[in-house]
Amino acid sequence: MTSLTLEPISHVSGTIHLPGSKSISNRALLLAALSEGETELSNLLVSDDVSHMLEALKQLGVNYSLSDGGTFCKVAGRGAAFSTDGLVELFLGNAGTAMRPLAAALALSPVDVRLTGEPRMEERPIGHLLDALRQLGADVSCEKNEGYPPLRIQGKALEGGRVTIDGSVSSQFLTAMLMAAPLVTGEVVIEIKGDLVSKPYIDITLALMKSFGVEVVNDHYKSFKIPAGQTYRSPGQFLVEGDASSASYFLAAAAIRGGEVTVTGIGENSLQGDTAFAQVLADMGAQVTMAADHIKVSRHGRLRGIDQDMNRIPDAAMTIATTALFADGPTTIRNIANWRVKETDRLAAMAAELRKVGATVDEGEDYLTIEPPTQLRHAEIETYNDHRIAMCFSLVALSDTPVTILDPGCTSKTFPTYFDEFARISER
Ligand SMILES: O=C(O)C1=C[C@@H](OP(=O)(O)O)[C@@H](O)[C@H](O)C1
Ligand SMILES: C=C(OP(=O)(O)O)C(=O)O
Repeated sequence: MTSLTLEPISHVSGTIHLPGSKSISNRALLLAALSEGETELSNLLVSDDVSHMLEALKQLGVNYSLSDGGTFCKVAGRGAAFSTDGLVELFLGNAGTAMRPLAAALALSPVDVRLTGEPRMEERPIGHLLDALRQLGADVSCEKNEGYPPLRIQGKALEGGRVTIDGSVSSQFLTAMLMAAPLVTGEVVIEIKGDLVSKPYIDITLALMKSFGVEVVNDHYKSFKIPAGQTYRSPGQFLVEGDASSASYFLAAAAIRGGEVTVTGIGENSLQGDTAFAQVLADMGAQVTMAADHIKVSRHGRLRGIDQDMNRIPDAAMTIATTALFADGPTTIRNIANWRVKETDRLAAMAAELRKVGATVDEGEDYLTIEPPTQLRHAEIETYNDHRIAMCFSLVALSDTPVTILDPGCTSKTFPTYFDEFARISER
């Protein structure tokens, strides 16, 4: 296995132009494919998760042209549901933002498909989404274990109606139902059962649907109505904003080391909930400036530990877990039970790796408390094929201790050039 040792970094400063958001890239590609008209997408993310969506759309007969660098894509919208001629197999890696939305859109299209993924994808639940699709009359079956991929979908046009969906494990199931709803002939009403997790991602979904011409009536995140007779329409051009989760590592570096770091491509009006990460750094004692097109972080005093519910920022919250190594006092990250069903069991994995560098960690069912050590230890960080573990543990080098990241290439899921960009703001 390859590894990367980061030597101690004494200073950080600079500006990072963020790659496009994963969440927005994959939503925009799917909606552009379903739309009437041609869409020009710019600042598209170039990463494994987006490649899986692009490849799947190609196999479904969607015509598009991608620029050499892969950040610009012209999509010829179908103006209709998908269709296939015989069985088509789509491999979706470990991309939740491809598997869940495509499963729903294909279940409501006249297709015969198999959706497969990496071994970890077969352990990531999708049952709540399948329950909701089956209430509409969809024909979706699990080939190995009930409630998990791989899936066989014999899709068909459906009428719509009222469905209940459990929102307590992943918001991506609701996102998938919302985005697929305009494919049915009648009205769809989706009622939420259980506490809806990762809520800000639903705002991204609703904003994207609106950009592509579909209105949703949101009754306080308890029920959503998608009135009948709406079709997706291309906005013509669509700019993907920078990835706010990817921004978290650079902003945290400035908070830890005290140099000034700016990220561009996101700002105070961004669609992504993960921009709230900057506020968490401010709560820990960092100085944060939010402008329309950038976020800037520096620090003058010391960082202090915090105790917060981070359900709204599940991805960026992992960056707080390693930032906590540099704060005075313990930090508790609460309401993150669904970390266990992501790229790996992130609660167990983060606890294990934080202990290796010397922290005292209490791993609860749905929380993590991190007490920083007086002296960090050099450790080999196991990354469990989880891009965010690799990225958030790079921050350990912002000390007098090196850190070794095993399998650093796993950042390709969302940020293939992460370590090059991190080196650009680092001075030794
Ligand atoms: O809708 C999205 O784009 C995402 C939703 C979140 O997942 P959950 O809703 O499963 O928490 C997040 O962790 C994931 O990286 C992207
Ligand atoms: C949870 C994540 O990914 P996915 O979209 O596959 O759920 C993530 O990127 O942290």
